[in-house]
Amino acid sequence: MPEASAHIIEVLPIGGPEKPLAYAVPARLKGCTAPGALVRVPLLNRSRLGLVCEGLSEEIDPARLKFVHDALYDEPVVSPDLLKLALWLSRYYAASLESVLETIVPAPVRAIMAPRTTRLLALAHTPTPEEMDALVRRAPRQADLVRFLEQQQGPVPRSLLMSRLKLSSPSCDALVKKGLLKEVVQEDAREVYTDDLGEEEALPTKEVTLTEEQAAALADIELSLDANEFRPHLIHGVTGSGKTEIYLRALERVVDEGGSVIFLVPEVALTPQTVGRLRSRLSKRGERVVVWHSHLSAGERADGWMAMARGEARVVVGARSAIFAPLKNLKLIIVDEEHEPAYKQAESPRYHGRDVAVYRSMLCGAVCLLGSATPALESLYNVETKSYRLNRLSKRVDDRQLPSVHIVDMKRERLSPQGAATISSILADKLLERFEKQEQSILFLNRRGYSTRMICPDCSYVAECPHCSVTLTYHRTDNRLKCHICGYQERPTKGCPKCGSAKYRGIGFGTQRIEETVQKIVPRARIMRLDTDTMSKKHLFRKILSDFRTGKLDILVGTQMLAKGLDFPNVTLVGMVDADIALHVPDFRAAERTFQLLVQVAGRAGRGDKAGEVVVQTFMPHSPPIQYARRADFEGFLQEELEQRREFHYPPFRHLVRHLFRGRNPEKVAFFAEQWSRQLEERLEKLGHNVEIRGPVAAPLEKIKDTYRFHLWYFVGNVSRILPDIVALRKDFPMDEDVVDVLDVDPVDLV
Ligand SMILES: Nc1ncnc2c1ncn2[C@@H]1O[C@H](COP(=O)(O)OP(=O)(O)OP(=O)(O)O)[C@@H](O)[C@H]1O
Ligand SMILES: [Zn+2]
Ligand SMILES: [Zn+2]
Repeated sequence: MPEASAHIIEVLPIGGPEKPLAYAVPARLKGCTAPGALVRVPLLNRSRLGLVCEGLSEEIDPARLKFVHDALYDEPVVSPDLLKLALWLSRYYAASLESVLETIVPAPVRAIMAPRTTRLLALAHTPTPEEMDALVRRAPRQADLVRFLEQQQGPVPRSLLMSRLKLSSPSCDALVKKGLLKEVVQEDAREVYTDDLGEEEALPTKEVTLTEEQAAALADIELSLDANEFRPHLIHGVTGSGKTEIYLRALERVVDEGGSVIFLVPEVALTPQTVGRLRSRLSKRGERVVVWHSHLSAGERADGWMAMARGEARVVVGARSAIFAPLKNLKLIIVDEEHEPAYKQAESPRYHGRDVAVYRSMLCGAVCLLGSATPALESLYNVETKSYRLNRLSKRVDDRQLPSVHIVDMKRERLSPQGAATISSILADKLLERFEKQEQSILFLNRRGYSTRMICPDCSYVAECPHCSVTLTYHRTDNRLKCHICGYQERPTKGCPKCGSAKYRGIGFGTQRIEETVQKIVPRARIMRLDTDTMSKKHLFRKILSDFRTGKLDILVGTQMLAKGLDFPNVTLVGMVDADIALHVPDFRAAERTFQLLVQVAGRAGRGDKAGEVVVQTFMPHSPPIQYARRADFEGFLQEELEQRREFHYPPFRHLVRHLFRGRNPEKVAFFAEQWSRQLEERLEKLGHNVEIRGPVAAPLEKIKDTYRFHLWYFVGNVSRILPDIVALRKDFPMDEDVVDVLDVDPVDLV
């Protein structure tokens, strides 16, 4: 029984009742239970993980308290700002505190209870030239390993070596037997190595002199850094204006002054160049960069995280979840390509990485840099309403010109001798011309596969997914019809499955078909396709990019993932094969996305000494986003689009909350959505809340994997003021157990 003088703490159990509970600390754990520490506590006859939080809310009788079982680490690992961030996140995004804490403290960190042992390998001695020769001849992979270890400072975990260098366990053993390597077994090997094994291309960094605009932006950012307080900056700079250079300079300065930095990119695998530049700058300073992405092993994840929590690493670069990095003395958060929808998490907690970045900067008093050539309307609006500082870069570095843009009206092209052309004659001519001049081209099409659908002209049968409300896409490479939503596949039948007609065929085109067509136009060109079908092979993806960079390829055909921040100086032609795809998506951001995509895609051309050209194929040449993008008229687009949004109460003027109901029985789902919406409307009115409710209606993607989906939209002025009431009402609403509902605040996925 704890004594009255016993040390008492408050613990937030993960997966518990979502409020802090008091526990007594046994003498042996004193000093390990400061706020932010991870502990195990008894709760409902189970031992649960919990987070120690600050302060006691009420008077507690120590005699009734249970003891903390154990502490996971001997120091607090979750900083006070992260704890506050967790509470805010859970409230703002209507997510359980459990899911938030599980996001903030990654699984391998939560799991460590005992010191782990790790097997490491190190060179036993420096190999003699004879030994190396013999190895190179008989076992070239083993020779690679020896060379690799020669470049490392010390022992490296065996598992890591095997995965990075593609070695089997017997080949490691063989080297140990030969006496070339020695094995070291280490308890708690965290300190022994950095994961800086140079996976990204090491990019030579040339010293550059900042342009006038870059210098002015950096000076402004430095003022904010000097002020040492929360200040968001929006860096709106045209493609190739040198935004990354500004991020890196600000980052170097903060690191030199002992602060830490989070650098967010939409996806690490797609931004090897940025990561490479960052690494080569910081390794000169002997700084460790933690690279945070989804392919990390549990060990790497725990190591990187603990290095940050202990203050051994001060810089992290990563995708959205890196925003929860447990860095100390956080002074700067950078969000590159801040308009990217990839920053929004699709599962609970459904947070937006950029918005969390701004909030965390506020909690830490840090400077926040949001950068883009095509900022989100929300961010531009915040410049006016929340006084973000705006730094404009209107020119490309080295006085390079922005590319010239040709719009091709595909309605006319259809009549050309080429028939139902996928590639217009203008684009075909330009592709040939580039090939002859030994310059490179990129073609974008945001649709993978070969043809988009199989139809029968006789009975109008269309091949659809049996589980989803979408048509199947034909993939020629493996002769399959595939569902891009659920992955269902089938072999196409010869004739129409309904009437047997032999005219059953594929129409429309995806990246596979474009690749084939372009090969016919430029037969001698070396062409590669880059889309999620090739992406699944990670090394192939890297190889294609590096082959393209070194000139081993002439033309790349890819989906829009290619558009993210790639910098290839020899690319002088970019083609948008079908600019209309994003326009047809049922999304109030359709125009914004189309505009952003066109500008970003065009931005890949003419980044070297030679001028660039862009060809945009469209059936809607006069639609505003296409016209504004052609003239690179950002202001014009912004004004027109904002007017529309204001009129229809869309963001940035209101926040949207999407309330999705789903279940196997469509009538039931619709019924409960209807019931709920009636009740909600009535109650919100009584509470005096001003919320506009639209729906329920069937979602544009009505069926996914045999599940039917209906949704409601709430148009909300202030999320934090209204959402808690909606969540509370929802708790009291008797829902059928076959129906699941999901609240998504500030959604980016509307289908
Ligand atoms: N002041 C400078 N002088 C010369 N070259 C520069 C300068 N600043 C940046 N560069 C180079 O110009 C290229 C484009 O710069 P950077 O990638 O930073 O642009 P960006 O604005 O981030 O581009 P995007 O938004 O299109 O990805 C890079 O190769 C970079 O090394
Ligand atoms: Zn038919
Ligand atoms: Zn499907």
